[in-house]
Order: sequence, then C-alpha cells, then structure tokens
Amino acid sequence: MKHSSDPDFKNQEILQKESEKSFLLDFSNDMTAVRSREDLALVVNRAFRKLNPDGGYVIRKVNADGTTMSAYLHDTGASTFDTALLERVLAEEYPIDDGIQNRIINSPIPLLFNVRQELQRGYQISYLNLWENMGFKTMVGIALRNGDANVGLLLLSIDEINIPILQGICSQIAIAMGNIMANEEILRRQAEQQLMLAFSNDITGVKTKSDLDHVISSVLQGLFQTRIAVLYLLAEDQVTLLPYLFDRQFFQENEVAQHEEFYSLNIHEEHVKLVFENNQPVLLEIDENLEAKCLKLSIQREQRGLNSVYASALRLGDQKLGMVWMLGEQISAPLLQGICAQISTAVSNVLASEQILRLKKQLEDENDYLKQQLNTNFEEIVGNSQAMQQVYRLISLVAESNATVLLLGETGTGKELIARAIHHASARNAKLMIKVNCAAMPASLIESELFGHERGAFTGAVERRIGKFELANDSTLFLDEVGEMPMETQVKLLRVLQEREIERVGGKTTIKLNVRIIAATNRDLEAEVKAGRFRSDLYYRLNVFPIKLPPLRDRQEDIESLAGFFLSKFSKGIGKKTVKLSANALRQLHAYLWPGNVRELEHLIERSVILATGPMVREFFLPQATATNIDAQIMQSGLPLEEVERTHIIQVLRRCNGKISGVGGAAEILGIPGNTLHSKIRKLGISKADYFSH
Ligand SMILES: Nc1ncnc2c1ncn2[C@@H]1O[C@H](COP(=O)(O)OP(=O)(O)OP(=O)(O)O)[C@@H](O)[C@H]1O
Repeated sequence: MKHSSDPDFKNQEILQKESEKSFLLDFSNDMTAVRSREDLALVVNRAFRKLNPDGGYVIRKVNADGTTMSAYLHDTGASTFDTALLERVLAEEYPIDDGIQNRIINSPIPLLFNVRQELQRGYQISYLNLWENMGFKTMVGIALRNGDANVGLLLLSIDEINIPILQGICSQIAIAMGNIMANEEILRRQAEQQLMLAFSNDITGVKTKSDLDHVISSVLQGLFQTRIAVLYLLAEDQVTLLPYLFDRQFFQENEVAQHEEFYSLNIHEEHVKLVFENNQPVLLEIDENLEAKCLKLSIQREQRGLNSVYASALRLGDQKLGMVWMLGEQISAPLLQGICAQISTAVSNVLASEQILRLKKQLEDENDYLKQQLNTNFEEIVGNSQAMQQVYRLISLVAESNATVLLLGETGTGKELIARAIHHASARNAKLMIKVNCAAMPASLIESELFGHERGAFTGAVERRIGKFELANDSTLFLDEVGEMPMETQVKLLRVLQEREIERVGGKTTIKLNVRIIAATNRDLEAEVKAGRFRSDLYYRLNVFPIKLPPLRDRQEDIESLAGFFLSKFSKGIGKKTVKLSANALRQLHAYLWPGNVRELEHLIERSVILATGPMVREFFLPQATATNIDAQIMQSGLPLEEVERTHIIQVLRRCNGKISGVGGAAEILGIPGNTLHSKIRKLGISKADYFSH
C-alpha cells in the first residue's frame, strides 16, 4: 500500500488532478457554446460517456407549479429495459416531496442511493422500479442550483463518486438550464403575444358566425392545444342557454340540432351559476350531471382520460351573453379570460350584424310592398257601373273603422285592388298593408309565415322569424285566398282574431297586436262551411263586413272604360301612341263572358298592344267562350229550351244594362236583329223588373 508521502502516490495524485482539471476545462469550453436544450443534451451526454461509459442518467427540472419535477434530459446508457415503463416515467410529474427527490434537493453534497434498499424501505415510486429494471444498483443524486434557486436535480448511475467533478459539472448544468428555461419562457411568451396580437386583429374583422368560429378555433388550438366544445348564448328569456357554436369535428351539426334540449342549459343549474359567479374560468368536473347535458363528454372521459372541462362566462359589461366550454388540461386562466372578453365583443358584433341583416331583409320586403303600393294608383280603379258604385259606397263606409272586411268575388275581379283601397283610406295608411297568400304556401309553413317562429322551433328554424301578423301591427293584414287555408291553421287564426294576440311557433310568450284584417276569397265560403272545409266560427268572424265584387260580365258598361284604361297604360308602357279599338273589336269584348274577369281583359289588351302593328286593334282572338259556355249552361241546367232562352236573354240584358239595340246592346251580343229581340222579349214575358233587379 502506498502512503501519501510516497512520491509515486504524489505523482499519481497530481496526474489525477490534472486530468480532472482538463476534463472540467473541456466541459466548460463546451458549455459556453450551449444555447438550447438540444445543445445541452449533446455536451452533457459527451461528458457522462467519458465519466461513466455504461451508466445512464436523468436530469429533472422543477416544474412551473414549484411542487413537482419532471424529466428534462435523459440517457439510458447501455441498459436494457421495459420501454413502456420508461415512457411512463419520463412523462410523469413526481412530487418534489416523494422521499427521494427532496432528500437530494436538500443535501449540500451529492447523495448515493442503493436502489434495492430504497425499494425495500417501501417507496412505491415508479422510477425506482425502472432503475431496478435497468439493472442500476447505485444512483447518485445531486441538486442543481442556480444561485439560491432550485432548478432541478441530476441522477446518475455510478458506483463511485468524484464529488468535485460532479459538483463542477452540476453547477454549470444548473446555470445553463436556468438560462435555457428562461429563454424558452421568453420565446413562449413572445409566441403567445404574437398569437394574441393576431387573434385581436382577426377578431376585430369578424363579421359572421363562421368567421368567429374560425378565429376562436385557431386561437384556442394555438395557445392551449384545446378546442371549443360548445359556445352557448343566453336566449331572450334570460334563462336558457342555447348552443351557438360548437366543434364540428367533435359534434355533428344534426346531433346538436336534434338534441338541442340535451345541450341547452339553464341559468339556475349549479354549474352554470358557478361559472357566472366567477370572473375567472372555472374547471368543471365531468360528472353525471354534465354528461347528461353533453353526452360527448363521457367519451372524453373514457378516451382521453379527461375528467374536467373549462368553462368561462361571456359578458359585455354587466350583461351576461353566454358561456364557452373548452376541453383541455393546461389552460392559463388569465389568458383565457382576456380571450373570452374579446370573444364576447365579437359575439355581440356578430349578433348585431345578423340583426342588421334581418332588418335589412325586412326593409327590403317592406320596400317591395311599398313599390307595389306606389304602383297602384287608387284613382285608377276604373268602373262606374252601378255595381261598382255600390262597392265604392261600402268602401267609404267601412274604411275608417277597424272592422274585418271579407272581399268576395271571382278571380280577377279586383279584390286585392279594393283591399289596398280600403287600407289606403283608413287611419292605418302610414304603415304598409301586409299581404299573405294563403294558397301559395304549403300547409306546414303557413303557421310560421303568419305567426313567426322562434329559433329552433322546428328543424330548419335556425333563426327567429317575425311573422306577417307582427309585421302588420298597427296596419292591415290582407289574407288573400283565405278559403284555401288548412283546417289546422283556421283554428289558430280564429284564436288570434278572438284574442288579438299571437304566439310565435315554438315561443312561450304571447304578443298583443293591433291588426286590421281584410280577407278575400273567390270561393263560396258558405258552401265551403256546409261541406265541412271551412270552420263556421271563423267564417262568422271574417264575414263581419262582406263586399261582393261583381264579375266583369255583369258590368258590361265598364268594359269599354277598362279597355280604354289598359290600352293607354300599356301603349305608354312600351312608348307607343295610344292604340284604339275598332267597333268590331269592342263588340267582341262585349260578347265575351270573361271567366278571368278584369285580369283577363288586362292581359288580353296588353298582348294586343304589343302585337298591334297599326294604331288600331281590329280584332281579338278570344277563346270561343260565349258559345261553349252557353252550351254548357244549357247542358247543366236540364231546363226546357224556352226557359233557357228566357234566362239567357235576361242575363245578357242585365249585362247591357237593359240596352237592346245599337253598339254594345243585347241584340248585338246575341247576334240577332233588334226587332227580333223585342218580339222575343214580349213572347217570353220578360219585363224590366227581370233584368234590373238582382
Ligand atoms: N276596377 C279595376 N280597375 C282597374 N284595374 C283593375 C280593376 N279591377 C281589377 N283590376 C286589375 O286586374 C288585375 C287583377 O286584380 P286583383 O288581383 O285585385 O284581383 P283579385 O280579385 O284579387 O284576383 P284573385 O282572386 O285571382 O287574387 C290587377 O292587375 C288589377 O289592377
């Protein structure tokens, strides 16, 4: 045995010191170039390979929470081991106070551990099992300190320790780690700030719901690697929270639409209250109650082992707007709070612009009505026949009252024109008359058209819609073709007429309205009631003030003035000088029975004006309505020929206002000389009373 005074021993000691010095010098040199975790890994690996070629090591860092540690760098050396266990150990956060780590951190000098002994002492720590599995018998643990701060620790499998060398290495590693982590933190914050800046920029440009969806998804993904589960909005009742946006990968659109009641929340529910009471985002545990609200959460629990969901309130000032649910584990509450504040502003902007679009559409609709109305000049109701004069009298009697008017008459007799005239002459004329064509709508839509619907009232009702009744508040609602209304809707209409209030489809509150009703039909409503197709109670409600419009064939004297009116209107329309009618053409108009009434005359004249090559229309090409219709009448009536002849002559005399001979007279229409007609009248016992009273 060599003594320390032995010169050989002294030499060896000097050599040993020299080699330690040069090792540390090399290490220091290498460390000066270290900038990143990867650089550090290279230098540390190289050093430990020299120091301890077969051993493994791990460097653990103290986590941001200050109470746990997790792996930062590691090398398993040449050992064989259970990789699944290694992965678990590397991913796990171990409490500092686990009985081993705290001993190392608190020791001023490196500590040696016998792995087996530690296990025998009853420590149930997975990294001890891993070391045993790797065949490591002794581990040395050294605290990594940067000044006063605990940065982490080093664990190295080695049997003999050279304290000065290890301490030298570790103090440098600790400084480098401190710097790298501070750098990483700076970079992370910079990236975060950049993302927030981009988010702020993007969110100010958000105009639509889909923009909003896109911006929220990308910020959440970028910052927290999380996704929005559901964004709820508080409904108008201030109690229900309805899903507004949701992750499309996670949910399917139909699923949310069909199970809305599942997903909708109530402001009085415990967890919702908790979210609104807090200014900070709240971590909600996924319990049965939440799973019942959102079935997909149970899948998260099973598949991702995620037991909680972040929830944050959306507010605008003091006003509650809704809340967001997010799936994720590591969410920085202050950051999320800032994001939610911006989301709130954006949501309220989107809602406002949706509202503007809705109002714009409504305004456009109203404008259409207005244009329609402006196109109708009421002076231009043509016709001075006795029948029309009676109509004018009735209009002036009823217009100023609020009474319901029922306009009856064949198609094309001018019911809509008269409805507008009544509205125009009433005190409601500052607002537009609203028209609903009850025949033009499928039965399934007519209710929502009339009464409006709430969002989600039925599949496809994505937005709330104001019905025609509400639009017509303080104005007139014109129910055209009311005889075509389905029975189910008739009941609802009756209720509205009785109570003067409506309920939107899917709505819970009633809305009081002041609407004047004008209904029109070309059906014989009384017959419809008898046949069970129209409710008698509704009929009586509508039939308060009936006005019957005469068919054109019963007001022959108006034909010429109407024809003249349309000739000048359509000639002007296409820039022609007013086209005139020949005597023959006028005769044809008088002879025709006009099943389509004024509309048919209007269309005929329009066609003729377009086709006219000269200043005059000489002939019309009319369907053979006269003869055919008369034949049909005779066939249907089954009366003796004389009786049919008598009735027919009376009808023609009525249409001509008793005029027998001359232009537009009955003889001309019947195609017989005036004298013949006179004698027939006498023979058949026709008196003036027959054709002047009806
Ligand atoms: N007296 C009239 N003077 C001028 N034009 C008229 C007159 N009566 C009807 N018209 C015109 O005839 C056309 C048909 O009229 P309107 O639409 O009011 O009839 P309607 O009875 O409501 O028909 P429908 O029952 O088929 O709905 C319109 O273009 C209207 O301007």
